[in-house]
Amino acid sequence: MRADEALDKAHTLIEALPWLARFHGATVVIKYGGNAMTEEHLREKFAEDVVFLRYAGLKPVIVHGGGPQINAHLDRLGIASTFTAGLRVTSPEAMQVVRMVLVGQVNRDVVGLINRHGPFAIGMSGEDAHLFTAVRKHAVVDGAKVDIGQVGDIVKVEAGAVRALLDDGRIPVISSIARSDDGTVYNVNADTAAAALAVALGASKLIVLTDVEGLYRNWSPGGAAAADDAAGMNDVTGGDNVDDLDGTTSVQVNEVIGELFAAELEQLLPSLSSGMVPKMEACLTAVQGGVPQAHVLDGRVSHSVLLEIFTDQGIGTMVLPDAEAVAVPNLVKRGLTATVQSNGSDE
Ligand SMILES: Nc1ncnc2c1ncn2[C@@H]1O[C@H](COP(=O)(O)OP(=O)(O)O)[C@@H](O)[C@H]1O
Ligand SMILES: CC(=O)N[C@@H](CCC(=O)OP(=O)(O)O)C(=O)O
Repeated sequence: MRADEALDKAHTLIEALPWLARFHGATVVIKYGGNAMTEEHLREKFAEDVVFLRYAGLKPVIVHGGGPQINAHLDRLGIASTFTAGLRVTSPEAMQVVRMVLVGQVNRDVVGLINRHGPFAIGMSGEDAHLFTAVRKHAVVDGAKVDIGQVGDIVKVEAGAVRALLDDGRIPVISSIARSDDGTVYNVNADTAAAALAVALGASKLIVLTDVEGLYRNWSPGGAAAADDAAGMNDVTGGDNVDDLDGTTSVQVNEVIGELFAAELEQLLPSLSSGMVPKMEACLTAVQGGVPQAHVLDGRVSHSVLLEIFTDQGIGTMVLPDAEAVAVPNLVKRGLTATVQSNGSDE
């Protein structure tokens, strides 16, 4: 019995071999979303994954979000906050809170989490050593430019300080705050910041951790909640119950898109809503900027980062450059698409 268990473990390790060989020495930028960091046991698993990558010879870089944490603080202070096209409309007053929460609270928490395992993580704001230079960004709604306050678009990345930390065996943990040439401080969406950094570092992967399985083909809030419910992930009910021909009832939920190419994503982008807009734009920017793969993964799944990098199946949604459509390398994984039924079984 003990020998069988040991053999299972050996098989698991051997399955990781081609991926270990492929990604040894590779830089992997991981966007750790605010929604993915709410539960303590998942936070611990995330830190273990990151430190595992480091010991396995990869170079992880963390860009963290903190949207829900910023919301909580703004609420406490009675400062109203709205989103346009997935971006927080940021008044000067809100900007101070965004900076304080991201740099002073969330960054410290993530650094502390990783450093339980050793002296690896070093926190940085995008302002430090001119890492991110931004200009004021406008959102586009129905074709019209809309002012969204102190929100920035990154126009320059000076990644020297991050490279120096990586060369020293450290794990940089970065807040998505940027400065402009005139010293104004800007709020940058963390997905966007992660993509810009992945391109500047010539990363081998961008991984975006969030609170859904991946990109749903026909997303609606009820449908996503129903998928999670059927999979036993939360207590939310919803979705459309449909009577099948055989008399059983199935929940029609959205399909997770396992894999898509940049050109397909470009076509999909105008139909996407809320938080998925900056996320999928980030994946597109990354692959168009030379990053070979960008992934959106479910941060509520234990060890999702390890499952994606070191198993043959991969999980979530993977975006590939268009060049890959012509020459898909042998090691590219086929993502899973799941149709979840009301009895909870996956097809
Ligand atoms: N097509 C889609 N597929 C999956 N989720 C979507 C889609 N469109 C919008 N969403 C929403 O985007 C959310 C993720 O964005 P966001 O809340 O900003 O996450 P994070 O804090 O991880 O950055 C999901 O929880 C879901 O509500
Ligand atoms: C401009 C903009 O929207 N900035 C984000 C920055 C934090 C972030 O992106 O956090 P998540 O990844 O957890 O969503 C915000 O203010 O919420």
